Amino acid sequence: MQPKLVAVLGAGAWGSTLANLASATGHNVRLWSRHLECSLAETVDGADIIVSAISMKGVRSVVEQIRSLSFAPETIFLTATKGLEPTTTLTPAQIWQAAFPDHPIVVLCGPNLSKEVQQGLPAATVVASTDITAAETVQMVFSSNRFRVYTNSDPIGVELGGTIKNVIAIAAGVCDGLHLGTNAKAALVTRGLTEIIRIGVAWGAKIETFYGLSGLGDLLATCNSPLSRNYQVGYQLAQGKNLAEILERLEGTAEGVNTTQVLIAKAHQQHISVPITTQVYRLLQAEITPRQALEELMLRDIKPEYNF
Ligand SMILES: NC(=O)C1=CN([C@@H]2O[C@H](COP(=O)(O)OP(=O)(O)OC[C@H]3O[C@@H](n4cnc5c(N)ncnc54)[C@H](O)[C@@H]3O)[C@@H](O)[C@H]2O)C=CC1
Ligand SMILES: O=C(CO)COP(=O)(O)O
Repeated sequence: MQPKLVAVLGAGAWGSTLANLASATGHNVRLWSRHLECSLAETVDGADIIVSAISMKGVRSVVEQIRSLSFAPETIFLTATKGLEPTTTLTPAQIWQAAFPDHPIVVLCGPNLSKEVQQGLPAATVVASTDITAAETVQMVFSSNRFRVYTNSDPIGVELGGTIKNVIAIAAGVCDGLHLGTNAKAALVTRGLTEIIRIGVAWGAKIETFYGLSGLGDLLATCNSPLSRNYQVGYQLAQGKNLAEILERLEGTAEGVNTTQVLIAKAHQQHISVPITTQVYRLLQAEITPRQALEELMLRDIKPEYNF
């Protein structure tokens, strides 16, 4: 494959890591951050692949800044953000697709704690698009003997798996912070997956996608690692710290905090049952303590085990 020109927008933990991965496989990489001198227009000029690793709160403004520029029709937009836009409830890929309707949009999601990937530890991920040729191009650019990239044709499923698991990761942090044990954690993660599937399928994703790397895979990584910022938020809430204090000291972005709010609003509108997300929401709002959240989950009506 000829070296591609890859423009990475967002030089935070994940953008820098993705830039290093593409550079390590021999591609030409430009990295943009709003804090650096380089202009956004110059960064994306002539790029074959434009990678967005901007946190959710900045996606719309970056899209608006580049939507009037002209791009070759084959330019691929790759989004790696895991979040939902509060005002519209759109996913990042849906925002990029609406701005660039004639371009291939690819989603990258998986169990990819950036610190481990930066250290060169082995990892795998998924690139998903309705344009499978574009997904295969991205696969070629990022694949290496340390980073195994799979393609998938269900972008909404891949994106929602990576996004909604952040809410369950907060709950998992609470579970560990309260020292509730391995049985409790297994129950939480399993019922968390059921909740992710229930929401995801209602929003148009394929059920089987959630059993893959971007669903179960990312859920296991973030619910079990202190490297996960979302897990850290939950863990520290369980230790009695308040949310503002936690977020002020947190290194990077915990998207699950915003995602919880958006999910609650949308799930209520659509009458989707989201018991774990509801308790995470009430905890983040400081309406209940971690122990009360646990009680609420344990004392729900008993029922058959529906797995979606
Ligand atoms: N760090 C990780 O392990 C992984 C993170 N992600 C996702 O990638 C996204 C970014 O995460 P991190 O790099 O960890 O966060 P970060 O906080 O380290 O970096 C966020 C980046 O977004 C930029 N940004 C924020 N608001 C902006 C605005 N209004 N305009 C322009 N740029 C803006 C920041 O300047 C920074 O470059 C998140 O959605 C996260 O869920 C996905 C996989 C792994
Ligand atoms: O999404 C991630 C790993 O796949 C990173 O998780 P956090 O955003 O919780 O750190």
